Amino acid sequence: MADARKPLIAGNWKCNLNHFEAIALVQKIAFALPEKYFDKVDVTVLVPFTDIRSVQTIVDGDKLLLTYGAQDVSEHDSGAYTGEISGAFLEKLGCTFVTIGHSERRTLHAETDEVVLRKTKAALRHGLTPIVCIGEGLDVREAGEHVAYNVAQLKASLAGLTAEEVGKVVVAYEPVWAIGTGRVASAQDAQEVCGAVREALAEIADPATAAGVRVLYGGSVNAKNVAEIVGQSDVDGALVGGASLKADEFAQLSAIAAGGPLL
Ligand SMILES: O=C[C@H](O)COP(=O)(O)O
Repeated sequence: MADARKPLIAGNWKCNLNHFEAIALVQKIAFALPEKYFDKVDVTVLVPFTDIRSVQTIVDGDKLLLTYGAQDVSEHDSGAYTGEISGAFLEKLGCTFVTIGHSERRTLHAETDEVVLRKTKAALRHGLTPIVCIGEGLDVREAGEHVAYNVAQLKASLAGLTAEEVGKVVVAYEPVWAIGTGRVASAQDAQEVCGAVREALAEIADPATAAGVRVLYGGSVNAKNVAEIVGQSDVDGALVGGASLKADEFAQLSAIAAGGPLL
């Protein structure tokens, strides 16, 4: 992790917690993670759409330093798109981040790189920071083609963005075989792909822009393994699934990413 890039810990709640449970978890995280840590780490929770208003109320009311966001956004701003959620709505609710192209969306909802690109543009139109997810399956990893696969996925997902737009994106590398499996990539595995991502960002935009983009690792991150992962030079934080649902563990791993465990 380079000094210029503040680490980001993003908790992806996935399809968990109703709005009552969301309030309770945010309050517990805020209680467990003292404000001083926020000088050195950005912490966000990516919650179900139905939780956003409740989380906003707690964050604003108690002036919490953590931010919140969504797990998906429509490529459309408004219109006859039943079930879709516009970036304009997320902006109005004070969201900061939105994940785009999570492997569960790519796999279960057939989201292609082209869809991911359109959603990324929609997020940027509304001042949201897209966390663009990429990652290879086990077959690609075992074939030794993971670097080329991720670089190709990244380039297709950001195709045609200006350097300024690329500079506003966060990239999350999540090997699909490490998600929810307890099988975490080694820190070296994470660095190999995150380093290649940064080189690709320099080609897509320019080296100065690439040097400022935060690249996260995701896949079975917890309080025990986060230090080694975020200690890699091109890994600037983590996209955390299961461990983000446990307030104490999420607070602890956020504190570790800030440079020191909770006392
Ligand atoms: O978005 C988060 C990832 O899918 C990782 O999930 P996990 O930490 O439960 O493996």
